[in-house]
Amino acid sequence: MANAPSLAWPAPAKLNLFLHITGRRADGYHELQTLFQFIDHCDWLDFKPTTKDELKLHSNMGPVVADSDNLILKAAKSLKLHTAYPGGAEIWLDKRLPMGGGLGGGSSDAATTLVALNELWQTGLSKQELMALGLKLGADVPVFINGVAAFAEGVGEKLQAVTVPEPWYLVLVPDVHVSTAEIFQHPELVRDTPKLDQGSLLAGQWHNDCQALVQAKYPQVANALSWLLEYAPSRMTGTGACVFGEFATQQAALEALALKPDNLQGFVAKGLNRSPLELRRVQL
Ligand SMILES: C[C@](O)(CO)[C@H](O)COP(=O)(O)OP(=O)(O)OC[C@H]1O[C@@H](n2ccc(N)nc2=O)[C@H](O)[C@@H]1O
Ligand SMILES: Nc1ncnc2c1ncn2[C@@H]1O[C@H](COP(=O)(O)OP(=O)(O)OP(=O)(O)O)[C@@H](O)[C@H]1O
Repeated sequence: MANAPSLAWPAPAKLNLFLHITGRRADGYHELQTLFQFIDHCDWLDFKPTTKDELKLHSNMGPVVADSDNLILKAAKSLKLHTAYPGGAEIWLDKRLPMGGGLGGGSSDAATTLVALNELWQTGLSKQELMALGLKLGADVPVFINGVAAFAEGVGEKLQAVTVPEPWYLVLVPDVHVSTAEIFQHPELVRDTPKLDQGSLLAGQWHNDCQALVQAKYPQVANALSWLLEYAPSRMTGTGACVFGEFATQQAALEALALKPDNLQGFVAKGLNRSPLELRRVQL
């Protein structure tokens, strides 16, 4: 597919600007305090409602994810079941975000699917209802439906909108897949960071509690981060593997990108407090 978005609906990536793990619930899920911001680097989707009781996905993703596991089809199915919608949809995906990178691409695809089909099928769910449905698909789905940068608690679903600086980021994509479930199950994961109030967290030093463990397990992540730290304040997003450095200008981020070793993939993107999905809604 071409470089310019040919499809109508964006599914942006997110960064966890900080990620603190403050405890573990009885069901195994972890209590977090995290700061989500979007970037203008997106998967793109399109949807055609059909009268047939069938959901069909066309994508450039290859066979890496079976249809039965694809969060897009899971999201469409959950909306269809929840609202007893009789028809279906044909869906197109232009996958551009790296998978398993901590950028939340799968969750974002699910969120965009829920928002788009709710509009196109005219199923009339509120944003809150869509967020509750989305949470059943993944802890990161609600923030993508909400569409504004947020301080999050709980498992990532209790959101408070925030306005933070919107720098340019150089995102590096180490050549390794980090499983979120594996990192959250690891015995050496830090799980006891003290809970703090939002003001102290925003004003304090930002860090990611998963970073030390992921760096120790995956030299590719450690190497990418140590390279990036030469140019900018840098951290890991989510449970990795992607790392990001903050730059004041696009030019500075592009200059660093031009110097990166050939064996590292990377891209430059703008931090956004309103997601491209939310901006599309407002502009229409
Ligand atoms: C690491 C983050 O990306 C930070 O934004 C998210 O917390 C992960 O969100 P996600 O990928 O949507 O996660 P899910 O698909 O819900 O869960 C994947 C796996 O991660 C673990 N998990 C996830 C979120 C959380 N707060 N605690 C967990 O322990 C669970 O073992 C789960 O089986
Ligand atoms: N549409 C989809 N796009 C990407 N991954 C999907 C999709 N549907 C299902 N998946 C599965 O979800 C896994 C996680 O994908 P995703 O790209 O969201 O990872 P991530 O960026 O690490 O997310 P997070 O930060 O939420 O942990 C993939 O490895 C894949 O098996």
